[in-house]
Amino acid sequence: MTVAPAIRIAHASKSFNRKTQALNDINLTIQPGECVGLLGASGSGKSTLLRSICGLERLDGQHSEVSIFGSPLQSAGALSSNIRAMRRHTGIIFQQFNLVGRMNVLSNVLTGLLPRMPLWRSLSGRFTHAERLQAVQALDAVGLADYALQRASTLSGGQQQRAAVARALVQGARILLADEPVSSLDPESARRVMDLMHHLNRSQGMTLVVSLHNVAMARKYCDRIVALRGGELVFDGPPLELDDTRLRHLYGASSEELLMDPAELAT
Ligand SMILES: Nc1ncnc2c1ncn2[C@@H]1O[C@H](COP(=O)(O)OP(=O)(O)OP(=O)(O)O)[C@@H](O)[C@H]1O
Repeated sequence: MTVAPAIRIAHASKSFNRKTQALNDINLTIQPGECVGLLGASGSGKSTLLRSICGLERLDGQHSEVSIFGSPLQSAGALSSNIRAMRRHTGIIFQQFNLVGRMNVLSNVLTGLLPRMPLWRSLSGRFTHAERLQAVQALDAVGLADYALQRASTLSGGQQQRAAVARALVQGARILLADEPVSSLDPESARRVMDLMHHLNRSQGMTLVVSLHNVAMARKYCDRIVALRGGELVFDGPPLELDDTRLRHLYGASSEELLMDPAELAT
């Protein structure tokens, strides 16, 4: 029996204001359980690609398509009629603004359940005891059980990212899309967040696609690196094949941004 790819992207192009070509005919297939680092200099199209995978961005072109576990999520720029149910499969973590600061951490994590609750119950915002327990267990899994009742705005950046991972766990996501999740964190917090996502990938087979500014981080954590430049896919292969020489060849002067030490990036 053949297993459907976790993510299949065909002919993904996207332009903004008819002048910025953010993506140019990207074709990419990611199998369940892969850990993929999406690498590229600022403006290379990483966020646009991740946003297209979860249907937050509609692609251009008659032949563009994104499928999740074999079901089309968007096709020729039209989102699936089943988009709400399909979004359950993908948890997304952004660089910032992952949590509602005035709500406590537990409530933020519980919002991961909203997409699969009937509308009337999601409007009432009432959760069962079992659901609250599930959220506490997810917080425990990311090392934040003690912070459950604390306002989210009081957490550090790294803790907020880990709480966002807990929300994806509660959501039941099988794919985690992380858009530069560590670029505003100090090196130690960045390591904890990357370790956590990597652990979920290895222990639960969670498919992970993480965009990174830094090649050292991608080499350390990812089995496969997909590199973008100016909206085009310029490399797709194992980290070992993307040595510094090749990186400089691909990116020219922009390679320095990608080769920068993460400790320097965080200062
Ligand atoms: N909503 C938008 N409106 C107009 N232009 C946009 C929009 N979103 C992205 N772009 C442009 O598309 C290009 C790709 O942007 P994108 O954010 O995908 O790159 P990125 O690789 O994620 O960059 P960064 O690492 O800086 O976040 C850039 O030139 C950007 O300015």
